[in-house]
Amino acid sequence: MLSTKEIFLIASLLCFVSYLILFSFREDGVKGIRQLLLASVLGMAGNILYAYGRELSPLFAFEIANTVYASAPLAVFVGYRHLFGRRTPSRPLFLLLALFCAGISFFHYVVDSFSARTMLASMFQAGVALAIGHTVLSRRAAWHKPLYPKVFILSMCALVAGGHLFRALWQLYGTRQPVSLLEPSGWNVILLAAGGFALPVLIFGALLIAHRRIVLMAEYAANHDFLTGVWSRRAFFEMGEHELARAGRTGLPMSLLLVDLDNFKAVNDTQGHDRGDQVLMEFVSHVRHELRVVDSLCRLGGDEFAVLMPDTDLPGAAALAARLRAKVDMARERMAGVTLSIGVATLRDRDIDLKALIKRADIALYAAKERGRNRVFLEQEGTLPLVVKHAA
Ligand SMILES: Nc1nc2c(ncn2[C@@H]2O[C@H](COP(=O)(O)OP(=O)(O)OP(=O)(O)O)[C@@H](O)[C@H]2O)c(=O)[nH]1
Repeated sequence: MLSTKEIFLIASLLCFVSYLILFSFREDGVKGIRQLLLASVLGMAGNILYAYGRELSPLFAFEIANTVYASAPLAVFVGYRHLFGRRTPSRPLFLLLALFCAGISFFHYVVDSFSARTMLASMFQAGVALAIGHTVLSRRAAWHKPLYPKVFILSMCALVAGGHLFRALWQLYGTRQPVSLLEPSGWNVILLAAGGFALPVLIFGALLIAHRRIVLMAEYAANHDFLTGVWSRRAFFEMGEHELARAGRTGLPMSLLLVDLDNFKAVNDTQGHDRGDQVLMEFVSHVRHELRVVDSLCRLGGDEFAVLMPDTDLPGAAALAARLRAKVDMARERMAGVTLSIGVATLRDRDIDLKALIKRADIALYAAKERGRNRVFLEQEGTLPLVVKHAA
């Protein structure tokens, strides 16, 4: 069997491994990583102090080792709070740590009791594990799939808390309890090993959550336009194919608007790029107000946008297009004089992919531009696109 010193060294090594893994996450923009890195360092130091503190002085062996080791799960707790978007006032945590340290000193210098110190340390660790579990549970409304990381963390919190409570009760009521931390007796070795692995396991649980956050952030970045926040070109094609398949199944109509800002380049050239950006965002806020929740506004690139409209026929799409054009036309000052040209097309039975629909909307848009801009054109089978609304 491993000696107790070896167990502390292995636990310290695991904290070092979690530090190395966390280090690669530090610049990914996930909150809580700094606190978890700190927890790994404190865990490493605490385990080494438990193993070798006695060779330095009682102060290192008891007060410093226990306080450093107790700080580690607290830092994990704060890391979890950040990961789950919760603020954590630091003062109560420092107060808690100070009380814990005072308790250890009391049961060292005033009443020298290994049992009391062990119970205090175990109760502290159990409390922090429960607090971490509570943090995760309290945010279950915002849980994203997969559920595995959350189930893993909650199970580990329950195990850690249960293990420490068992250790505290055993120390209080059991028979043949250990009389020192490094005692190589069977149960002591098992409980120390379990306790030593608890911290890295809780950090690994946080890593699962951090990893998921990074995936979600990458997905968001790929599917949204950085400037305006609307769906990206990539998302447009993905959603378009999805809606096309749905329309094929249900037989419901589906329409598309291709919207291009008129003379937008002039805004950039005369008023600067920032004003151009502002106009793009202004346009998006106008359009968003007019859309139903099932409609999707996407930025295809530059000043060209698309509106995907499920369950909408050509007249319905034309009506929305006319509303958008008129609304933006009325906000000329905020829009720096920019107006909209819009091409409208609707899905036909023979469309097997999005390309044909986009092409017809594009032809209509081109016609709107050609005929003087600030107008809406509808696709027309076999003939030129039909104008819906002329500029005033
Ligand atoms: N401010 C800003 N400008 C952009 C952005 N993306 C593309 N542009 C500019 O948008 C302009 C698009 O111009 P065009 O569509 O070619 O021309 P236009 O002036 O809108 O003319 P018409 O479309 O023919 O009415 C170009 O000058 C691009 O540099 C962006 O994110 N922000």
